Amino acid sequence: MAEDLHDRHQADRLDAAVRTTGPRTLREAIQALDPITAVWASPDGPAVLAVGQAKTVTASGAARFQEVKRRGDRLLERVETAHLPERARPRLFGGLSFFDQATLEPPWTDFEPAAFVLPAIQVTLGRDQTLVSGFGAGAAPPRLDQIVQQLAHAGEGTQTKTDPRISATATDLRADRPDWIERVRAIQDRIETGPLQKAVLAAALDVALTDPLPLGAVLKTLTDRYPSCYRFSFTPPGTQAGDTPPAQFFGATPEQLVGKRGRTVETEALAGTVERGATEAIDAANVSRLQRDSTLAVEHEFVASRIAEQLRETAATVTVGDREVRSLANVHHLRTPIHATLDTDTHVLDFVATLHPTPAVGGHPPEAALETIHEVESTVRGWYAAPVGWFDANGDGEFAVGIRSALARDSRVTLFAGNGIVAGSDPETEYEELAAKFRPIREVLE
Ligand SMILES: C=C(O[C@@H]1C=C(C(=O)O)C=C[C@H]1O)C(=O)O
Repeated sequence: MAEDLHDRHQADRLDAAVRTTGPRTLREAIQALDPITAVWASPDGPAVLAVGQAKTVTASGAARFQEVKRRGDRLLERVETAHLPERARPRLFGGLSFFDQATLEPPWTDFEPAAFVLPAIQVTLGRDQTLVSGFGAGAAPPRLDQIVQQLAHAGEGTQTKTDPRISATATDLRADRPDWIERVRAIQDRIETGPLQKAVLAAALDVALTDPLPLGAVLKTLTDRYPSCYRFSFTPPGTQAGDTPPAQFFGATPEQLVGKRGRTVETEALAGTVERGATEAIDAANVSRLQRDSTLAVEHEFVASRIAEQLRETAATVTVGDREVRSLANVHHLRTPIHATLDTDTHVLDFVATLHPTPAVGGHPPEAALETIHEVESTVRGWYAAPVGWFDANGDGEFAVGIRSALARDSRVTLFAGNGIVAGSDPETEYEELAAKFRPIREVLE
């Protein structure tokens, strides 16, 4: 009965309208439109900003992927899109928790196990123009005109102003080394007795801030240093303009979970890490270790083979590319590109549900790895290492793995990082790697 009523309401149409304005940088747009509901910037691609919420879709438990797909599809069908250019089409932006859970524990209590938002205002930045789409109440002409005005004046008066510096009151931004090493050893003890072969151990750093996080400046810094990464920020559903400051899950992740457009699917295995060296010679030696080390190769192979195997279950063809080195400002990774083509249409969320968690953030075999993480790890993962991204009415979309990330709420920021542990891993080396993975976020706080 309640569901029937719900469905009937779902049949109501949602207005959509679009305006165009001049090009803006991500930082200018964030500063002009703050508070922002979500930010999504693909590697070297256009950024999209969500302002306000026309509608939200939330779900929990193991069925959250399918529930979001079903309710999200129904919602997107209600939007009048015939007159919209493709780039201005409505998308749902959001993410899901790492584990199948009914609710999330602190510090994640503001977030849902799955939450996606249809923005009231969706701003798509481009090199030549900015598209401002409005949905539901956001499609009202005065609202759209106001956003266009705000964007037109973006950057004025702030060009020469420096952003407030964020000063972390915690002086030692490093994870507890003995604690970390003990947990790595606990995983290796389990590997010795089987069936576990790899588990990803994560750690969290909790930092107090003296000023609220300036999102525009933070994402600009992450964009300058990590342009080839997905830069993102999400606020929990129900966040109202004026709530100060809204909680934010943000980061710059190098790892694509899956991208789907029409019948083409792109994904990758990204696992196996060495730090950047302080000098060119050390850096080259590190890369050479990454390419030759058999422990790192084993750790990587669990990921590549499982992703390819899972895709073969639905895709007509799966092509596994050559393994390569992916270099970032803080680390080098082993990467294997994986490409698939479909002969039937499949929703991007079906791939998200199948692939998450890959052995890059879970382990191998999956059940033993997840059980180990539950028992050995002290980190509350929430949305960390879980899918974040968007999907549209065609079931196309793009999802990344929410690593190199942090959760900001009130005047605290919790940073997350993790490493794959296998039989041959050296706990001390893994600790240094962990520190390198905290760097992208740590550096914007220092
Ligand atoms: C889990 C993280 O990174 C993952 C683990 C990696 C590894 O163990 O080498 C590499 C890339 C990511 O898939 C993280 O950065 O928090």
